[in-house]
Amino acid sequence: MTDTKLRIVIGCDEAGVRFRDALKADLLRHADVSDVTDVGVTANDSEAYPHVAVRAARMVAAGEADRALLICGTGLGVAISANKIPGIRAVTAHDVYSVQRSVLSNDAQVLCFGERVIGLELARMLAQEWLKYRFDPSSASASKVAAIRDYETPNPAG
Ligand SMILES: O=C(CO)[C@H](O)COP(=O)(O)O
Repeated sequence: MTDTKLRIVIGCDEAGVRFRDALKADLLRHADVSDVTDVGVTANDSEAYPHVAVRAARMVAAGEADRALLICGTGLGVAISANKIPGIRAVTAHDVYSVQRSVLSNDAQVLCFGERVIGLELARMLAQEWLKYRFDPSSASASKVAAIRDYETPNPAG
């Protein structure tokens, strides 16, 4: 258990419904999660992944959620879409080390899984791992994350 509880938004396209349902149930039971918001899709809903991912990412960018967990077939399309929202750092990660470093190195707020790429039990374990970490703004990684942020700021000089 950590000091800070997380508000999490979860979403998927029709390729990710099975993972979403299982991961959402896990999150709702987790001691370090205060709130879970499901932004779809609902069963038999064919809404395309960019819309779900952007809905979730906008909630994180607006401070309405701390993190997002997104699932599609590969985990790639939802990450690409979420990264279109300023301030969002979304990654697809299917191994423990990358999941850990996505928080500690990159301060990524969005983790994406591919239901057609990994098994459900690995996804469940990776999500549990993800919840253990918090970015340390005093770490050596902070200036690198700040550099990413700076590239989002329009430069009037061109
Ligand atoms: O994986 C997906 C996008 O990255 C999505 O679940 C399926 O997309 P499609 O291959 O374009 O149908």
